[in-house]
Amino acid sequence: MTHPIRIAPSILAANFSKLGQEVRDVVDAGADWIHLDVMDGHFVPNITFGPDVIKSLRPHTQATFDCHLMIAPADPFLEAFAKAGCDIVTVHAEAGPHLHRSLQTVRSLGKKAGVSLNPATPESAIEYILDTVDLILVMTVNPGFGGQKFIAAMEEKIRRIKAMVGDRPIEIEVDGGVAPETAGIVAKAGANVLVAGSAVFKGDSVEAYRSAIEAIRAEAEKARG
Ligand SMILES: O=C(CO)[C@@H](O)[C@H](O)COP(=O)(O)O
Ligand SMILES: [Fe+2]
Repeated sequence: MTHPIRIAPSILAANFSKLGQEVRDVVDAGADWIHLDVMDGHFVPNITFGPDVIKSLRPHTQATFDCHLMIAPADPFLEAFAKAGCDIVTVHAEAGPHLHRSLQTVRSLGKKAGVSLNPATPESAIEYILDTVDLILVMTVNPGFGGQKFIAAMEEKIRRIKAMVGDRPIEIEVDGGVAPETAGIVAKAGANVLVAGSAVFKGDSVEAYRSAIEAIRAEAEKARG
């Protein structure tokens, strides 16, 4: 199954003092989804924001809210993120022993269920949950911070996941170090959702956001052929 290329700017790299405006600007600039990085200072060595901030951003756009939970445990908080207005809730395979249950819970809340893999986690970790998942997020940096360098070995992992997914309607997302220079590599390997934080928000205007989003999309579409 072929999904469209989607560009999902991560607001981790946005100006936190005016997040609502940043969300509106990046959607005006052509963003398909808004990527929301939730970090707990425990699963990853950084702290960002929780459901209340997401709830306050929800009225600013109708764009899909793509929530990347870097928290452990995740299960006690799934309902809060669903109620805050997330459309996709992604948990890490490494965040708890009951991944299948976490994904079922997200779906039972009426949301799309995503699973994320750290760079060191093999794709075999998700072999038996493929029918319970709507999105696979392949981390192409170690989670916790924006602005890191794309890990080249992840290209092969994306390719293997694409093959594993087969005909299932699962979207494959990549996150970390995505820029025009790496967009073609990940799209050719099989990813269709490209998260980009610093590559988009390094600009200082809607026009700068737009040209970054367009450059990433163009490289991804060109590589797909
Ligand atoms: O989940 C994460 C980091 O843990 C990401 O979503 C980053 O926010 C991506 O930032 P860039 O690498 O694009 O700057
Ligand atoms: Fe992320």
